[in-house]
Amino acid sequence: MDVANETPFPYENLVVDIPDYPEPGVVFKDITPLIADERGFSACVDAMTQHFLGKGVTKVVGSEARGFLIGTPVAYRLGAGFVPARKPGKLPREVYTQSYALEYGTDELQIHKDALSPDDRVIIVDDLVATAGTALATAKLVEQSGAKILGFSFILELAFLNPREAIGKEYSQEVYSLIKVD
Ligand SMILES: O=P(O)(O)OC[C@H]1O[C@H](OP(=O)(O)OP(=O)(O)O)[C@H](O)[C@@H]1O
Ligand SMILES: Nc1ncnc2[nH]cnc12
Repeated sequence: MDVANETPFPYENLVVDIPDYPEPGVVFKDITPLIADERGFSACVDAMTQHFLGKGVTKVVGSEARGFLIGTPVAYRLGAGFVPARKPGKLPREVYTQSYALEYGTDELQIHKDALSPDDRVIIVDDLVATAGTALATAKLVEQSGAKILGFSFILELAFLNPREAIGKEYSQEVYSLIKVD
């Protein structure tokens, strides 16, 4: 399940470190310069997609909010649909709900119950994986709908927080990341 970028991603410098944000000791990885750069954004979407081309992906699931920014072009590129996993109270119809742990406290994500069917083959996409709490909550929502998870794809992986270990405890599917931060 271990899949990382085989070739260096030439736009790594467009992910900018913001020290001590949102709190002291945290380095925030700002992807907005990368997605604002026309060549960088397109190279990023192509690279994240390349790995799953031809694998029969029918739906991409991305979590609010940055997962929408990267998940929708990935879905378009794969010829798949996009399903948003949203914060509570945002989706208007019947939903599945999944709680997940944050560093302090808990949060929830929801998807529409009829957004996925057991015939769907899904990848879970986000800009960044840190503890993997968000990705695992999203995966649980996909499972509740009976759809099959083919893998996970991220721009950035904070490897020092061991997200692959966390995902690997529950899923054997491929985890792809474009940039690894040790
Ligand atoms: O692996 P984790 O520890 O769960 O962290 C990763 C998540 O954190 C960020 O989202 P955030 O919750 O900050 O929301 P945002 O997309 O609205 O900025 C990021 O976009 C991932 O979804
Ligand atoms: N260090 C970080 N930078 C940007 N987004 C994040 N989400 C969780 N941890 C993050």
